[in-house]
Amino acid sequence: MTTINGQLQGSGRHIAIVVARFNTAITSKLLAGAQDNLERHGVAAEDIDVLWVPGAFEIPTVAQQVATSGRYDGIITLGAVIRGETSHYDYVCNVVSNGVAAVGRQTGVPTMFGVLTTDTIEQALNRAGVKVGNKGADCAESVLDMIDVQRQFRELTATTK
Ligand SMILES: Nc1c(NC[C@H](O)[C@H](O)[C@H](O)CO)[nH]c(=O)[nH]c1=O
Ligand SMILES: CC(=O)[C@@H](O)COP(=O)(O)O
Repeated sequence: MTTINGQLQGSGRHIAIVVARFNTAITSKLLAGAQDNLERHGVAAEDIDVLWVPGAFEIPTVAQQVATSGRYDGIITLGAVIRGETSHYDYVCNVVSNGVAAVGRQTGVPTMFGVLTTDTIEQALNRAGVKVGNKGADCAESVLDMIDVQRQFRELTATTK
């Protein structure tokens, strides 16, 4: 939550999107879906910051820095990890999924996991707006939902019993 001296600042919906460049033909579609849906839900374009990282493996590092900056109310992480010939896929997926979950749990900043983990490029494209929805757009809905839940929780816990 963006606060100064404990005071809530702005619209309370300042969002950071951390997106991987690897498989950019897919991740750029995820990004467009997330940006479009955030703006459809009233988030100002100037309140959406996009940070590009080389690959999904680097997402948790930057997401952690973003979360601890105190500048953002929510974070969306986007990537496309597509299985190759070796076990590299498994290591990348484990690091990213566990890392992104840890950021949200440890900082309390809603951090959405929008990283596709697929066996084929077709499966990834289908989840980037081609056939079975857009994971980026889905994460936009989820991060705003989580921000609302946290606001509700603060209100509930602020009142004396
Ligand atoms: N194979 C994929 C990668 N690999 C790159 C790693 O994410 C990382 O950038 C590199 O190992 C340097 O640390 N990244 C993806 O996002 N998607 C892939 O399919
Ligand atoms: C997810 C990956 O790292 C994978 O695309 C790498 O491909 P490979 O296992 O053939 O080196």
